[in-house]
Amino acid sequence: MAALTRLLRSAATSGSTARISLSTLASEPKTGFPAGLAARLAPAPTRKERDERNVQWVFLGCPGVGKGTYASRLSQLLGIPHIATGDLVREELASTGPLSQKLVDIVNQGKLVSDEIIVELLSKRLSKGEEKGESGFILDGFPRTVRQAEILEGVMDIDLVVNLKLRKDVLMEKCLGRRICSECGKNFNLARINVEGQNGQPGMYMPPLLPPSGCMTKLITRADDTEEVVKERLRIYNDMSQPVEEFYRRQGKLLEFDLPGGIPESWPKLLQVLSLEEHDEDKQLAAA
Ligand SMILES: Nc1ncnc2c1ncn2[C@@H]1O[C@H](COP(=O)(O)OP(=O)(O)O)[C@@H](O)[C@H]1O
Repeated sequence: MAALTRLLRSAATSGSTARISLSTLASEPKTGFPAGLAARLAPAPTRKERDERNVQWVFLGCPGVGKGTYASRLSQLLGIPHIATGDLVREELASTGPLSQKLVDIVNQGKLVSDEIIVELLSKRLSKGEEKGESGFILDGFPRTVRQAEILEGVMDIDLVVNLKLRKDVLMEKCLGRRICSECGKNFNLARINVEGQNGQPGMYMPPLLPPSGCMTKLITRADDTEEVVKERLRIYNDMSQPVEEFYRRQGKLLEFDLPGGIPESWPKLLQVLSLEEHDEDKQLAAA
């Protein structure tokens, strides 16, 4: 088992919040050295170590805000993996393993999966990536509790946390408009948001993100995208995940980004605040 996996798991069960870098993990002795102790002894990554690897970013935001859309576009642009814990949970649900039975009710009621289970799924995904030589990541949907943020802090250095924000009155519509192509797995959104400006408040227009004709007849809706479940997910976000914003705000890592509209309006502005430039070939890739 990869060193990183062991450390994440041991942190999840022991609550260790020590800091360790990926490069230190790679050189960690493989035997006879308790993982928790290794984490406590490891020095924080140096500036040089950080400069030598790809970015390690986190995307936060309410259900329906568009974390997946923007995280996925950025991951293509930067050539780093986009790791969404919601996708890992759905993969597990689609399997016939014993965990799938345990997860189905939790997810379909809009509740959070336990920190231990989610850390286990993330650890497995990260160690697969490590084996393939992946470097850097954009995490989407993790951490969602302060405990998860502390566990992550103990094993990895997060450079930047992007907090995507969208006016509350459109989040529900965005969630209810979500569709997935059952064949290619791509995400779309049928909602057309058109809020008129009122009392000095600007209006907002977000065009739908329509599928190509080949996907149109294969669209499915996530079982947890019903009005009742979305309400519960928004409530849980406020209770459990909003404190994570404060956790990173205190560290000076939080970048607040208010989405001004749909993708055509928001994407260039997001790139601008991240000081990123999009080349023509990346534009074509992101538009595909
Ligand atoms: N970090 C996490 N901690 C606990 N549960 C999670 C986490 N990430 C995903 N889940 C589970 O997977 C479900 C779907 O996650 P996701 O696709 O990220 O949803 P959303 O659209 O609400 O952001 C969540 O409602 C939750 O049950």
